[in-house]
Amino acid sequence: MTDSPLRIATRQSRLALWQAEHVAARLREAHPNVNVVLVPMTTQGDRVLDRPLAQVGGKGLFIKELEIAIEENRADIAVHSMKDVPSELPPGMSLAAMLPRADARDAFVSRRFSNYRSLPQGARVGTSSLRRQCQLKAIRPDLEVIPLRGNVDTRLRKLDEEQYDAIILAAAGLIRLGFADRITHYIDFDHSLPAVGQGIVGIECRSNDERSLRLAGALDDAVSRRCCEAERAFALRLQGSCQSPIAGYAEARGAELVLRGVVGSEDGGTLYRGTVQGVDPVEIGIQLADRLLSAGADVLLAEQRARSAQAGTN
Ligand SMILES: NCc1[nH]cc(CCC(=O)O)c1CC(=O)O
Repeated sequence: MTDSPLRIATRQSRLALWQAEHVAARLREAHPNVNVVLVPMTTQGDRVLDRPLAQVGGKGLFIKELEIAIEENRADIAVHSMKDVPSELPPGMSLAAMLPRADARDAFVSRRFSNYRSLPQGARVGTSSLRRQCQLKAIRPDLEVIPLRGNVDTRLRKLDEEQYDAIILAAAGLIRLGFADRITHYIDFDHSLPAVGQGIVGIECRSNDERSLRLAGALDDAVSRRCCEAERAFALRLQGSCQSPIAGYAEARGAELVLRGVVGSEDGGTLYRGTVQGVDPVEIGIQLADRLLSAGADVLLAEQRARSAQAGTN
């Protein structure tokens, strides 16, 4: 181990550390002679826990400080849940690898009810995701959606303290942390299409850092990457704000990808859905976005952007 260490910037939540350790283990397997170390740090997103993310500046908060650490050469690579990575990276940064996708579905977790259909009238469901809220309310407008933030353990504890009849979380996060047995029901894609990138761990580094690109690039999964590219092209084209419920999920079918997308209103009253199939990830992402935009999502998104500009966020 004569070379300098490969430093992984990571947040310190249990989920972030699991993901960073997972990447570190894969890197050590692929490159036994490289000294892989973690550089844990706290981000703005971890500090501001009392307000909905949409109000405090959006999900980019969780990764900005990791990117700065790389730019300042305090770390070489950052490990992210791709779901938390904005559709545009800062200039000079690249995605060196996307790992094989875990279960991308949303999970319904409840102590008393087997799924969202069997919840009583007016039941209280915890989620701070406008995307989950929109799709849930589209099926069950009677339900009361109550904000729920914090890391995975905190959210489960709040459910156990009876503050909610049920909560909705990403299945991938629960499974990674050993909470698969808490999942009451896996919600199918027709009823809760996941966030763009959900279930995929990605590795970011400087575009001109040949060594990190090469070392991390060994972990890249071609299918994951193509799916994530299609989903991210879709989200980028929509130019949604953090007040915008947007879902996107791609799957490989032979040489092609099938991309599904949803754009809706917070209350689930309006919902635009579509599916496109094709070979080129970026092309189908743009094609699906344009289809939904011309069906009426353009007006909806413009309203949401205006509202979020008023709230003083992006
Ligand atoms: N928003 C936080 C976050 N970022 C990634 C995951 C889950 C893991 C993944 O999707 O890869 C979660 C938790 C959740 O939404 O329940």
